[in-house]
Amino acid sequence: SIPLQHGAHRSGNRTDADMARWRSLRFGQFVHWGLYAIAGGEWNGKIYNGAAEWIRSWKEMPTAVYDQLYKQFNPVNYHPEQWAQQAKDMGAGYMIITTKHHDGFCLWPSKYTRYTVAASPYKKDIIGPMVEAYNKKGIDVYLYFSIIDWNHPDWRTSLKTPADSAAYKRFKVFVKNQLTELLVKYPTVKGFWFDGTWDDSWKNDGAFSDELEQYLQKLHPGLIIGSRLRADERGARHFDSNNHLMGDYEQGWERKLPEQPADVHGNDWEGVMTIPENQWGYHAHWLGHIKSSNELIEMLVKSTSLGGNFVLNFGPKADGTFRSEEVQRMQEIGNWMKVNGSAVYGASEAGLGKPDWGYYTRRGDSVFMVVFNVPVSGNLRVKLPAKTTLAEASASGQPVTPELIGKNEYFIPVGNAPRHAPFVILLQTSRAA
Ligand SMILES: C[C@@H]1N[C@@H](C#Cc2ccccc2)[C@H](O)[C@@H]1O
Repeated sequence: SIPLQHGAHRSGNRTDADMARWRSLRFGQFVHWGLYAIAGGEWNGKIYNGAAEWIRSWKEMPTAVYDQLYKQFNPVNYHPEQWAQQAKDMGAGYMIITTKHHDGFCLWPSKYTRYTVAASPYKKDIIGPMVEAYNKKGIDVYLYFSIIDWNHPDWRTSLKTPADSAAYKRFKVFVKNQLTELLVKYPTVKGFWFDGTWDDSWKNDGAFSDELEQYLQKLHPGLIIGSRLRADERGARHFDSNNHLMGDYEQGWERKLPEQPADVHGNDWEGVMTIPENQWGYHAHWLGHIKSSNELIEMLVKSTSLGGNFVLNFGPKADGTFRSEEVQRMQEIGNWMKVNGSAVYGASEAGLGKPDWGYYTRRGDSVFMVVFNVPVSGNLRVKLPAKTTLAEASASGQPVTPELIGKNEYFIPVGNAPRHAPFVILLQTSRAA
């Protein structure tokens, strides 16, 4: 293997209580909110076809115009306790909020830049009340932080001259100061969700990203940071040059999910997902496919069945309210989770393969069959490992009678289970010593 100073410092998953809690929560809410919500994916009567939070990079919208939007930021309908309640009702165990996206606008009154909510008509801190409201509902908060900062004069995509290097050196101090400020101001947060770390300027300084991660962990023991923050000293990201995962979980699953256990190599991982094809911030015109609640529930269950977390994104409007499609999905998913959440919370892969009727998840000796595709036979085929016996089966608390069709192989009748929504059958198993 290649000798590395700034590669992975741990092999295998974290085994501490903070990481065990993160793993048990399984389902998170992502919120992308910022000045881009004012533009809402359009400007000057034209619709931006890219992701709404990237509209500043759209050639049709002058950056000078975008950079004045902060003078309109005044979310009069922002009620964090309502945000937290609807997230609780959806069944989210944690939330990730954009403290600063690529445009550099800070939703907290940072003392290291003037480009913050303090300079907007709203004036007040957005992040503090949000952390408090979500924590009060028992929801953990993680802070999204973009290393890319289009507003900061010392940000560089790449370092071409000594002046670039001097500027970027100042920028890295600024980044460390802001991250320290966030941990000091909001000490109950559980971790950072870093983004915007793909540029050469960052990628070519693996030592800094390694030292920064260790500094943050020391400042806030137990902090959870995904694989997107760091590069090793050869510029490798997520996995170091010896293919070992850096950070506390694999954070590369953005708008895509693994298909099989081999895709995640036994590592903790998290998938983040948008309801439309590719919109994180608020866009007035959702084009393309908009995922239904059943599609999103299947992604959540698929993630649990592959031992990972699933985080669903929402993009509030400039005034602080959520669009109806998003409210509808929070309610529909929440209704399903209230009945079936036990197959997700604290559950993980079952090691029983991928059945054609849906997904297995497992928590201890409880095996959950989450059914999305009822076979025309009306029987769900289940094959248990040699040393596992099936004690009983139930659906919504009602006993179900399995039919033994072979060695450790059963047909589970679906009976009059609903056909319009996914449902869960619980198998209580016992494993011979
Ligand atoms: C979590 C998501 N990461 C950000 C991105 C991106 C991106 C940038 C370039 C090419 C492909 C994807 C999105 O703006 C959103 O914050």
